[in-house]
Amino acid sequence: MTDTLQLSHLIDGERVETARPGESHNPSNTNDIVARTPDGGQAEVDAAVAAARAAFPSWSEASPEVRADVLDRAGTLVMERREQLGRLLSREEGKTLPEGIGETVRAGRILKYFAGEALRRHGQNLDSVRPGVEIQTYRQAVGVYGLITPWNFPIAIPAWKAAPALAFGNTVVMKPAGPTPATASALADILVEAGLPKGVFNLVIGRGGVGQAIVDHPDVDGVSFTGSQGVGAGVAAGAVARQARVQLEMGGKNPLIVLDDADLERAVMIALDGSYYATGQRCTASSRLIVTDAIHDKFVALLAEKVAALRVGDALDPNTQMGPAVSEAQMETSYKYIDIARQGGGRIVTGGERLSLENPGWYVQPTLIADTDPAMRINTEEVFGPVASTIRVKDYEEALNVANTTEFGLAAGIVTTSLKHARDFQRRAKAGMTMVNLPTAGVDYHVPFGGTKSSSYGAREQGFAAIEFYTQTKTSYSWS
Ligand SMILES: NC(=O)C1=CN([C@@H]2O[C@H](COP(=O)(O)OP(=O)(O)OC[C@H]3O[C@@H](n4cnc5c(N)ncnc54)[C@H](OP(=O)(O)O)[C@@H]3O)[C@@H](O)[C@H]2O)C=CC1
Ligand SMILES: O=C(O)CCC(=O)C(=O)O
Repeated sequence: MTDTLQLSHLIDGERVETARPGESHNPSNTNDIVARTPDGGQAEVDAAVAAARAAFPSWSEASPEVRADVLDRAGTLVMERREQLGRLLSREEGKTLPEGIGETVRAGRILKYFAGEALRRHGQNLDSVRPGVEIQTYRQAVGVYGLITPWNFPIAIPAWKAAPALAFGNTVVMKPAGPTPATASALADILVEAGLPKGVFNLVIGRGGVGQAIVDHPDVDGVSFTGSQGVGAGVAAGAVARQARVQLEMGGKNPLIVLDDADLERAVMIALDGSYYATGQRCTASSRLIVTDAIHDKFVALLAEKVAALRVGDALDPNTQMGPAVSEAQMETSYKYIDIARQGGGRIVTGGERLSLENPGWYVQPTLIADTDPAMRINTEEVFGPVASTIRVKDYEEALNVANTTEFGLAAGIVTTSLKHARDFQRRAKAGMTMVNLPTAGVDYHVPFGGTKSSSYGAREQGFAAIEFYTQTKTSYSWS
C-alpha cells in the first residue's frame, strides 16, 4: 500500500483546495485508498469554463510552434515518468503493470503525434470557377471543449481527446471518471509543467453531475464523451439541443470469427488477448467468438486451457496476468451476465465462479461460455469484463451474418488463411474497424478510431481524423 493522494480541481492554472468527501479505491486491494477527491459541481464547472473561455483568444492565436512545443514536452515528460505513472494507473484502475506502463507510453506518443499535427499543413489553396478569384480554406479552432472521459483508459483517452483539442488551438475543461481521477490529475500536472498557459486546460473532479453541467453549459462549444450508451445518449441530446458539437464513443459487442482454415494456435492467442487482456474492459474487446463447426470444439478446448491458466491477482504483482475489475459494480456486472448465460443454456467451459484471493479486491474469474445462441443476452449486451462466449456456425457466410447481427459496430475481427474471406470480411463487416489475424482490441494511435451503429456518434477520434471534430473550416474568397 502507498500514500493516499489528496486531489483537487485545476482551474485557471491553480489547484483549488476544497473539501474532499470522495475516495477512489485500489481495485486490487480495496483497503488501499488511492485518492481523496473533491466533489465538483456547477460552481466549479462555471469557473473552469470561464477560465477556458478567457484563455481561448491567446491560445488559439498562438503560433502553432508554441502549441507543438508544449505538447511535445508533455509527451516527453509522460514517457520519462512511465514507471511512476503506469504504477499509479495500475493501482487505480487494476490493469497489470505492463498494461499500465504500455498505456502511459501510448499517451506520451499521442501527445507527441499531436505536437506534429499542430504544425502540419491543413489549409488549401483552390482555383475559383470565376477567373481572377482565389480561394483559401483554413482550419480554425472552435472554442471551449468539454471532455468527459472513462475509467478504462485513464491516461490514453484523456490524452487522445485533450491533445488534438489543444493542438488545434482550443481550450479544455475535462471531467475524469469517478474511479480514476488520480491518473488524469497527474496528466494535468504534466501539461502545466510542460508550459501550458493558465486556463487552457482545466480539470474538474466529481461525479456524473459535473459531466452534465459541462454538457449543458452554454459556453462549451463541443463535447467529446467516451462511456456507456445510456449516458452517451443524454450527452448527445443535451449538446445537440443547444447546437454544440458532440462526439460519442460507446460500447461494442465485437465479434471475432475463426474459420476452419485458421492457424489455430494463433487464433487462440488472438482470442485470449482480445477477450481477456485488460480484464476485458475495452470497448474493442472480443466478446463473441464465432467459430466454424469443424474446429469449434478444438478451439474451445485450447482456449479454455489458456483462460484457466491466466494468473488473476493484484495488478502490481509482477506474476499477475489479469488484474481485477475496476469497481464492485463492474465485477457484479460480469457475474450477472455469467448467470444470465448459464440460465439461458450456455455451458461454462471455464471460470464463472466467484474468486476469493488474499487481498480484498474486485476480482472476476476469466470465463469462457460455449453453446450460446446469437440471440442470447450474453451475445447482444455489452459485459465489459473478462467474459467471452462462443457461437458455432457452419461456414463463413453464416459467421459474417452472425457477426453483423448486433446493434453495435465498433471492431470486428477474423482469423483465416483465406485471402478471399479476409478481403470479403474487410468490405462487408459492419464495423468501424476490422482486424485480420489480429485481436479486435489494441489499436494504433495515429489512425482514425470509431465505430458504426450504436457504438459511435459524430466525427472519428484520433490520428489524422481528429482535426474534423476539433476545428471548423473557413472558406475565404479574394479578388485582386
Ligand atoms: N470505452 C468505452 O466504450 C466505455 C464503455 N463503458 C460502458 O459503460 C458501462 C458503465 O460504465 P460507467 O463508468 O458507469 O460509464 P458512464 O457512461 O457512466 O461513465 C463515463 C463518463 O461519463 C460520466 N458521466 C456519468 N453520468 C453523466 C452524465 N449524466 N452526464 C455527463 N457525464 C456523465 C462518468 O462520470 P462518473 O464516473 O463520475 O460517473 C464518466 O466520466 C460499462 O460497463 C461499459 O459497458 C464504460 C467506460 C468506457
Ligand atoms: O483497443 C484499444 O486499443 C482501445 C480501446 C478503447 O479505446 C476503449 O476501450 O475505450
